[in-house]
Amino acid sequence: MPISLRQLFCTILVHCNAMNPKQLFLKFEDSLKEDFAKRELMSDNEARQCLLQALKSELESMGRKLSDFGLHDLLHVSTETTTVYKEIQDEKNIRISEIDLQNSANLNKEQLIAFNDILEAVTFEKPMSFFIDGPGGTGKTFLYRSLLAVVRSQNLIALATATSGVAASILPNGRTAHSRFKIPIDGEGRLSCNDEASMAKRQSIEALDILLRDLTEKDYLFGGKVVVLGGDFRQVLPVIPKGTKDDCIDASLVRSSIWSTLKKHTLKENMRAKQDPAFSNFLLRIGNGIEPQNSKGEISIPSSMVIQPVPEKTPIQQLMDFAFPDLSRYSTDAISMTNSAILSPRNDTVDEINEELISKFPGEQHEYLSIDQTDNKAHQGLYIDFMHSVAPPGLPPHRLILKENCPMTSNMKMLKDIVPGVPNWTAEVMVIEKGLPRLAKNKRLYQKLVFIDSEGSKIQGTIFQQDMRFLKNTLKIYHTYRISNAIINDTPAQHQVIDNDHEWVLYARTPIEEVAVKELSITAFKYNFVPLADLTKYTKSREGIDAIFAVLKVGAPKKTKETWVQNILIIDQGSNFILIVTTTNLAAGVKLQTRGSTTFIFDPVLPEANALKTWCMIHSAAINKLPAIELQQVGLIKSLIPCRSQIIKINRLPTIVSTATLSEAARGKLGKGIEYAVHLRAYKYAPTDSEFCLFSIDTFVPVTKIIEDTQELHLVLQATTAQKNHYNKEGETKSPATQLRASYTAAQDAVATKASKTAIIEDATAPGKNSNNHHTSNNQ
Ligand SMILES: Nc1ncnc2c1ncn2[C@@H]1O[C@H](COP(=O)(O)OP(=O)(O)OP(=O)(O)O)[C@@H](O)[C@H]1O
Repeated sequence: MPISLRQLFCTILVHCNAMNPKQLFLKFEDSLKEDFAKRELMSDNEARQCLLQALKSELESMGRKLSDFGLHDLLHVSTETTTVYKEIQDEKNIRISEIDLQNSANLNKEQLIAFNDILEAVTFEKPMSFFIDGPGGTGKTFLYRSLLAVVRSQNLIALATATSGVAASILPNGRTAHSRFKIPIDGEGRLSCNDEASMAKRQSIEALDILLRDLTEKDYLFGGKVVVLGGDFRQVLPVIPKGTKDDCIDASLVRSSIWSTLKKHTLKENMRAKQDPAFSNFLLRIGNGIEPQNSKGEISIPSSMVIQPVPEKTPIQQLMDFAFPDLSRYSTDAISMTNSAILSPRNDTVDEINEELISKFPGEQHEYLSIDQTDNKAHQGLYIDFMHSVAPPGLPPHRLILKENCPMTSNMKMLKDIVPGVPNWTAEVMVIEKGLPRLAKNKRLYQKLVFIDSEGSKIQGTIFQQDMRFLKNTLKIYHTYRISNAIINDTPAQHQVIDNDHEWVLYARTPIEEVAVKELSITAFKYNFVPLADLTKYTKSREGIDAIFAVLKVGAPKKTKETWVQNILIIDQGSNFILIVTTTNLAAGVKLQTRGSTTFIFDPVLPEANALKTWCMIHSAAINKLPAIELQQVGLIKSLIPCRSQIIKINRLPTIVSTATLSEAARGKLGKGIEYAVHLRAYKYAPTDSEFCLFSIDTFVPVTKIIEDTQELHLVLQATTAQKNHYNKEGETKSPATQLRASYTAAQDAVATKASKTAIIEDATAPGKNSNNHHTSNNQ
């Protein structure tokens, strides 16, 4: 409906001479962008930008522009430019496989001729496109991989695409053509390798040609870009549902006008079947249609490739005996079983063979039956048999038979191998970040998570409002889960928390199963602990950091116009009450910015935290005497806290530290270790039973000196002006002086209670103070 409305709106603009197009736009904007506004996580402004982009395209198709109707000033071109830039940047950031690069030196003669020809076209920007023809196993993919690696190593953009998700997953950073060509292709995009083009409908390749001509504004084939199409017409032609053989041939690339303009390279040497030339030649003859046929169009399979029938066994039984002569051996050596396989063109034959093999496999049989239910209980009897017979991809059959050590097809995938659009996968991942629920601009709650697999690849996940309740106790931080077939979406740039274009959307119905393994079993997960003093080095980093620090003092939570804020004084290398396990975006200066997925763990059970814990315990009396930090002024922060009752009292935390003892090493470290105190503004707290909490560090103050004895703790803070730029950038109203006022107030409190020998916290920028009095080191 909004699409039709947009068409109508543009028709009115173009043909009806509207008096005030902008007013008309504003009046009906909500209806025009209704579909965009409903999209997850889309803000009002983002929805408006999408709407304007849609109107722009529609108007352009009518030969008009947004500016003709005074609507252009509402469109923020910068967002678009950033996205384009990001896509290009992502392409340039693709890690090049060393092996692929080296393989360019291992190409066989035919591959080398094609490689040199294509590379020459790329290097000299010749408007040429190629087709690599070769039967299965002749090294087409090997050639594309080498080409992609070499072109990418020259810092040029080389796109890897394929017609199907499975084919795309074979190429490094491959995507389906459909998803790939949503991205803009600028002048730096030099090469595009498209695998399995023999399976693509010619219309889609023709559309690519038109698109590229249009984008580059050049009237060459594919706009002058070097496009390498490849495939094997002897394998699978485009699939036309219910189509005849002629329909399939007619839809294939050979029937396109493009075909004759492609430069062909043929690969003949079968690299896969080098050990068995008789078989590969036989395959080639069949593929080329030159194997002799009988009057019915049948070919004879050489007797050396056929198992001779014996009367007492069915052919399938014989085949099973041939492929798996000793099943009992495999129960102790599963690897050797995976070296043999029986292939069948039909799934029902596969099921039949599997059932037979499992029954023969030694060991006790375990049978599992699915429980299928209709939504409407009255229909249960009617559909139960039907539901038992359905075996959708990704779900086990109704009757699952298992035996110990009996191999099963696993759809377990590593994160890097999961391709959007290809279902039927399971990944074993650990939750390493889990943010608190946040409120999107469209007033919908969402929650961000980050998962890691055993290779260290990460993917972010989102749970939306309606599913949070169901998944509340399911996905716990540092627990490991098997997750299957989650919906994979492109992640809008503004919501990306890690370097991955995709994210999972997890629903209540997403299959998630906890794996009963020890915590942190995924060894690839490595903390990236960073001393607070080194935070500035990470200000532009997209990857996260982890930090361990102690909360020394927490101010009372205060309600501002928009949110709750609270000042917290922390130190690191001294003691620890809180571990931040966070991948934080560090903005200019030294502000830690939390994200939806930022996670804070209290009292972590980690060796790295032990020294800090013991120090806190020893000094807890002194820490407790630290003066209160009062909040003086807060900036504007969007409200994220649903209600006040959710605020946790952080200042109860010191009681957590109770049992550790102070080691000599820790004591020595602590003597000189304290370098920074950080004034945290925590703008949202978890409920008391929650395991995480989010903060934003506001002011970052070097501790120039620490004076400690059994009774006292003196922290001497030196103010820094490093925050100025950052605050201005954020559009907040604070000046550096006000940022530090919390510390200053604390200092004043300290002075007021000096007689009782509590801590001294001094602000060097405060009037009448001189930081050098206490200065022992300056870490800035
Ligand atoms: N020049 C080469 N040197 C060593 N190994 C090679 C070479 N070319 C290909 N191979 C190997 O031969 C096998 C088949 O190659 P590849 O998968 O690239 O063939 P293909 O033509 O893409 O096959 P298909 O059409 O079945 O997808 C692979 O294991 C590949 O690593």
